[in-house]
Amino acid sequence: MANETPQVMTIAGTDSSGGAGVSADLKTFFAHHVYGANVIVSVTAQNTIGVQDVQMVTPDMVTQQLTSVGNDLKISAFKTGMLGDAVTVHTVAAAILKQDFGDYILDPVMIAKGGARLLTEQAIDAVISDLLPLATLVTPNLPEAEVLAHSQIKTHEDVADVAKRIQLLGAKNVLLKGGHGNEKKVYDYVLLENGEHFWMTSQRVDTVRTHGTGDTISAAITAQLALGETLKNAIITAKAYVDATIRNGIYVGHGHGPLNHSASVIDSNQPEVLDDL
Ligand SMILES: Nc1ncnc2c1ncn2[C@@H]1O[C@H](COP(=O)(O)OP(=O)(O)OP(=O)(O)O)[C@@H](O)[C@H]1O
Ligand SMILES: Cc1ncc(CO)c(N)n1
Repeated sequence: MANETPQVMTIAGTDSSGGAGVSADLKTFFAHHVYGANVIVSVTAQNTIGVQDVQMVTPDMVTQQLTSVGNDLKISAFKTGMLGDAVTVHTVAAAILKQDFGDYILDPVMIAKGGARLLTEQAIDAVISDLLPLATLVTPNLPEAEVLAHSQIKTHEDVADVAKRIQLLGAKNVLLKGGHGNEKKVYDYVLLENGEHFWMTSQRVDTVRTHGTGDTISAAITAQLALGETLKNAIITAKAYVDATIRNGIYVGHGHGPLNHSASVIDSNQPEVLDDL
């Protein structure tokens, strides 16, 4: 088919308040002018204050959704977000091994901003064994990176060291997100397959309205890859987009409010990109 529209997919959970999970992914895909498919693995009763309930979708239904998408759409990049439990991780891994969905961005979602667990303890090993080796890029935040690497992060050197350890677990490329830091700037670190590494820094926006930042940056990278960007450019442009969605904040809910996904991708500030700090 000539000039087929770039098509991407998210495999994740829903957020009833519309700010995180599949909602954040689809809004991000839309903002990047790519077509987004969604495979739902869990339904959460959630708002900006916290997660009130979770219901997992059956493994058969997860497999069926992936087969339905694979049999019809031409997905060139996809991401996984909240996967919930080990059975779901195994199910997703088996399905994505069987079908070619292109570049895979693994967002190892573990805990929601309000503190609720979104991945069981047992599922962490399954993510490492089944999914990390399949991923083009893994995008842990600081606490997730500590869990994956079994190592604490206190300094910028620790960040680089932990990223290397995660790469040694089988991940080709690593984006270690710095949103959970406490400095005046946010520092995200990238380690690429060929050994190239760099920092992306931007001013930390003083706001609690950061629900779904991680989902948004991984979805934006997925979209940029489907649009033909190199991985490095996709990561830098995605960082600029998430920054714009935070800076141009909207006022919704009483807790960790959602982002402004209609913020312009083009007008966004580029992060400072540095080889070393
Ligand atoms: N207050 C902030 N100001 C500016 N940038 C931020 C802020 N918080 C997060 N970011 C950026 O947002 C992106 C996501 O980082 P973060 O570490 O918050 O991910 P996350 O914890 O996975 O998010 P979530 O769990 O809410 O989806 C990173 O690029 C980070 O630099
Ligand atoms: C469903 C879902 N996925 C991911 C996150 C993390 O932002 C969340 N809070 N909820």
